[in-house]
Amino acid sequence: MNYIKTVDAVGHVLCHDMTQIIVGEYKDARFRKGHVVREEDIPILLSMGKEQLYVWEQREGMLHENDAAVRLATLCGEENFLWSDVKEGKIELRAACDGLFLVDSARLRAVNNQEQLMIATRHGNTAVKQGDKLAGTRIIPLVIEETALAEAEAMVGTAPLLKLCPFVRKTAAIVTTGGEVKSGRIQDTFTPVVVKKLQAYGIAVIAHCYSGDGVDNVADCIAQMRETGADMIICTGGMSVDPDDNTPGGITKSGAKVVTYGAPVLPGAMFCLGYFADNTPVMGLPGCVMYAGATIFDLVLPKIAADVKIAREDVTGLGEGGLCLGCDVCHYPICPFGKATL
Ligand SMILES: Nc1nc2c(c(=O)[nH]1)N[C@H]1C(S)=C(S)[C@@H](COP(=O)(O)OP(=O)(O)OC[C@H]3O[C@@H](n4cnc5c(N)ncnc54)[C@H](O)[C@@H]3O)O[C@H]1N2
Ligand code: MOO
Repeated sequence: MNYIKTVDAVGHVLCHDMTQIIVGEYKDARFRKGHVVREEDIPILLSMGKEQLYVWEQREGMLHENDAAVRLATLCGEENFLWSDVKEGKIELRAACDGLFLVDSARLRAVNNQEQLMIATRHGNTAVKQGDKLAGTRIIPLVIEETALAEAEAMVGTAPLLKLCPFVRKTAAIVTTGGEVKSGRIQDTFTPVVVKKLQAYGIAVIAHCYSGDGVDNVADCIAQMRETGADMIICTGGMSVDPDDNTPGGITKSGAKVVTYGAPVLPGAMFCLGYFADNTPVMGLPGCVMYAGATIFDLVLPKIAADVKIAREDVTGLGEGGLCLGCDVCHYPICPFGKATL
């Protein structure tokens, strides 16, 4: 920090806010910390009684906070993000479309482990709407060695730290299992719940069948639903331990490669997920999805809709935070449920 004559300050960076008070007219910071002094500012600063100023020395190899913020935002990414203007050394990123927000947690940690700079984001693996705030970034001092940014850039490489994948899977077919539902002895109250959850992602149900019980019946119905060309297949019920719970067997028999049967999530422990060779996902939803507020289905659906393939580790990593606290009023997704840091 240097203490220099105001008349020599053009091009230097102010170290603190400069408050101007004109009684009855004006009281605010006339110049903010970080402002780069311009020729036309000099008479104003002098009129405020500032004949000398504390400024950062502008040296070769140093970056102003506004320039550094642009470099950090570039590390976050540009595609599908809206950048704010740089304001007081900060840039905010918002969603340019609805989609699944993804964070490369390991590389974000590595960047934030560098001193004097930061990038903060909302949780990754979450569904966001166009215009939602996603990330903010700034450096800690007013100016920073350019080499610190260069190091962060080298660490990140060419792939951005953040991604926003639009929802592209838009149609679904439902297989409702259970002889009692097929016969009409029990009214189907599961399908309306699933339809509503799908609607939130712009997914339309284009076909629906009642399989009854039995592995072969479930597998046949899945095959029939495959022929509709639906972007995903969803089976409901028949996921637990009763002898007539045949949905996981039906999914396997239908030719899908099963990623998992079982998930460390409550509600939703009996969830099943598989993919066909053409990457069409097929899910088995346990009974809890019909009556619980938020379940495993809410955690996986954004990824399914965005066509981001789910691996077994993605599911097994959900254990920490995978316990719904069952609040009197459900505030999901504004709650810790499913906020694993993978
Ligand atoms: N002994 C055990 N019982 C249960 C276990 C367990 O591990 N051991 N797991 C529990 C958990 S966790 C869940 S979740 C449910 C899983 O249920 P299922 O997916 O197997 O559901 P079903 O047995 O097919 O049905 C349960 C209940 O819901 C009715 N049902 C099913 N589909 C519909 C529908 N489309 N519309 C209306 N009602 C429906 C069905 O008739 C049954 O009454 O299992 C726990 N039990
Ligand atoms: O464990 Mo079940 O699949 O939650 O309610």
